[in-house]
Amino acid sequence: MESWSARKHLAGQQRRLMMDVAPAPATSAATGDGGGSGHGSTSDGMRIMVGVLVAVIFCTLLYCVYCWRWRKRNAIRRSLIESLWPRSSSDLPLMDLASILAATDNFSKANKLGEGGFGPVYRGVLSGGNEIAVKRLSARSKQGAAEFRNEVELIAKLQHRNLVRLLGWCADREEKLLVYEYLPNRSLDAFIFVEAESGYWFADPSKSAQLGWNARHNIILGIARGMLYLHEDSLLKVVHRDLKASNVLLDDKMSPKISDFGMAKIFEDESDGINTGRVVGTYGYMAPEFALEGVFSVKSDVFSFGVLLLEILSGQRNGALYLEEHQQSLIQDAWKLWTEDLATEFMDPSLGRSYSKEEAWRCYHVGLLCVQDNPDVRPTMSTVLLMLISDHMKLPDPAMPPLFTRLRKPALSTLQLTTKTESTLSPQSINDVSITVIEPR
Ligand SMILES: Nc1ncnc2c1ncn2[C@@H]1O[C@H](COP(=O)(O)OP(=O)(O)OP(=O)(O)O)[C@@H](O)[C@H]1O
Repeated sequence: MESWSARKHLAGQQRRLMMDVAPAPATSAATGDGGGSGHGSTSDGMRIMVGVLVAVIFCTLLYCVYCWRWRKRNAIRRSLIESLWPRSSSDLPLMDLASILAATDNFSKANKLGEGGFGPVYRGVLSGGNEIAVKRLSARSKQGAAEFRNEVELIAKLQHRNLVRLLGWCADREEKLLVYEYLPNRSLDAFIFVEAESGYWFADPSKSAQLGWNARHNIILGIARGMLYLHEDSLLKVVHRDLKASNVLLDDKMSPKISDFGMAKIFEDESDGINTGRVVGTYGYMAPEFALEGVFSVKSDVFSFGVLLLEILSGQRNGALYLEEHQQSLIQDAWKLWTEDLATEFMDPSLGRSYSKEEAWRCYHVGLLCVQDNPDVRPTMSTVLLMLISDHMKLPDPAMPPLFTRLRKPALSTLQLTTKTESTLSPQSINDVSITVIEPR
């Protein structure tokens, strides 16, 4: 009985042993390796493969997201540039860069005419022999593509013999160019005053002597006609906002042409001024309501015209708005001499005695009417022209021009001006300046 149960137990153990051995893989059986270690290395390999696959999928996804975002960003940038630039369907011809480069001798130094808020200006000659002036938007420009576009779109729609003609434009990769008719006598400021090293402005007798009374009178009338066209006679009603001596160019016959429409605005409502909350333009020419409150209207252009007129008569530049207590601006001098009946002392000495006093005093009188403090009592440009050309029209008495005193030094960064002192600010245009702190006395 015992041996039978012992045999049965032995047989059971053998069967269990055989069952344990049976599932072992053939290779392990052949090599004699343990089955457990072979199974472990296969699953490690699998895990590595899965890991690599996941990493590849993750990287691909990351790359796709990056590409999508890059394309989206580029599309936004492209549409921004397109929105800032006139389309080829604009009224103005699109000129190719190669012909402008050839005309200006690759923007050579010798052809450089000067530099303004947009950037440098070059003289050029097209293959047909026509002379051009090319404004090249500089990367450092304080004024941007929006002002360039404004200039193209506005001036292309305006045509008057006293406005400078824009012949075409070019936007090729980094280059943004405006092509104008070339005006050989350049800008009026060079004839009436020069900048000394100190930053102050003086009349250059040799230059101003070239500008006799008749030439000055014609220039005053031409500017008035150009401004009247902008304000009242053109299809668009335009406020220039940056009228000054360097923005009046002179052709070969010394006829004036108003330029620089980068800051100009189309004006819909005649009655009220527009408050932009920002100041653009040039100190010394800005109407007080514009400089102090950012309110512009045709009457702020009339103020600038008055300043310019007084500068042409006197051969002196109007000081900046920020004056030290002891300083007098040109318009204050003009007022003082007028009230003291000393008009002759105000006139540019280089004119000598050879000018028509009647015409000159009329201009002087109109100039003072234009620079009155209250915009409502300043005449419109149509009245200005009428007053200038009629020799029997009775002119109203002018009120005192605005006086300013400095309350606080404006931050230079805010004014976007660099090297000049306050009282001798450069007449360069400023754009997008926040409202300044000046108070009428
Ligand atoms: N069409 C042109 N023909 C001849 N010279 C020109 C012409 N346009 C500009 N210039 C010259 O280039 C100079 C720079 O002109 P630009 O209009 O860029 O600047 P600005 O009027 O001096 O200053 P801002 O841009 O601040 O108003 C002018 O002073 C003028 O001498």
